[in-house]
Amino acid sequence: MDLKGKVAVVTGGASGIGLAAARAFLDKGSKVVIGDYNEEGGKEAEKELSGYGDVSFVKVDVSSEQEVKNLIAEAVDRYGRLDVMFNNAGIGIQGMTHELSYEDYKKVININQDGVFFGSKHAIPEMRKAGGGAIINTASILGSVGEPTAFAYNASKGAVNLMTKSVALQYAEDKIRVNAVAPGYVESGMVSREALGEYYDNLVGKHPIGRLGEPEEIAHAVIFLAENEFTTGITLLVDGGYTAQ
Ligand SMILES: NC(=O)C1=CN([C@@H]2O[C@H](COP(=O)(O)OP(=O)(O)OC[C@H]3O[C@@H](n4cnc5c(N)ncnc54)[C@H](O)[C@@H]3O)[C@@H](O)[C@H]2O)C=CC1
Ligand SMILES: CC(=O)C(C)=O
Repeated sequence: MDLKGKVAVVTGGASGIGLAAARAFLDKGSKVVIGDYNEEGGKEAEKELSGYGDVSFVKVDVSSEQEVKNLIAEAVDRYGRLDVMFNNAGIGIQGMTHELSYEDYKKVININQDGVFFGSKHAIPEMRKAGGGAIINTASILGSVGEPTAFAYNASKGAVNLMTKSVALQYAEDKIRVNAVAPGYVESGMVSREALGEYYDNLVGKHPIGRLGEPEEIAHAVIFLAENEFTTGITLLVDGGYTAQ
């Protein structure tokens, strides 16, 4: 798919992987709507990226179906169509399972998993009208590899992998392709030396390539998944060799 002139919605676009992806879509000539629940960060991103193309910010909590529906309606109102939906917003809450509250468990599932459901559900009718499109979901290496203390996160990202395949199969004949990207650990709002202290070096050691990923490296894969018209139903690992071990 030629992304020039196309319309892409990027959730979690105020920071990290989403911000890099928004920039990458603008570089391809797409119009971009950033959805994020961080209003200040979203407005900053809109300002920062406005030099690269047509971009606007909409405040959204992806765990609310109504808000995701509004986000997509707003994008279509502004730009007339929807071609790419990048369901990327996500959070992690650490904790051993026997200590994890049901509230925290539900919060992770609501954002990381339900957010993908809502983003897909409400993007599909618009993509059908546009004659096709690409849905891309952010999964994780932790969708296929267990991590102690990441019970809810593991569950949500494992679900994203299979939701991706299910939706891909359902809408292939509508020319809607559905793929996921599964990053290894990537420098971002979630992962930084400041936030992780000594554990940061431990994480570096788990990536054979000898460093953590950069958000732009994940954005590059997202663009591939948006453009490549023979790719659907996959989870593309971009993980510095983490899962090869
Ligand atoms: N950084 C990493 O090492 C990895 C991250 N991921 C996934 O990548 C995605 C992006 O995360 P990063 O860029 O790393 O982190 P980040 O923290 O820099 O960005 C996440 C963005 O999502 C937004 N967000 C969170 N909850 C939201 C909600 N309910 N509604 C709307 N926006 C919300 C945040 O405000 C933030 O702007 C997430 O799905 C995360 O699980 C996956 C693998 C590795
Ligand atoms: C840190 C993180 O969010 C991963 C690896 O999914």
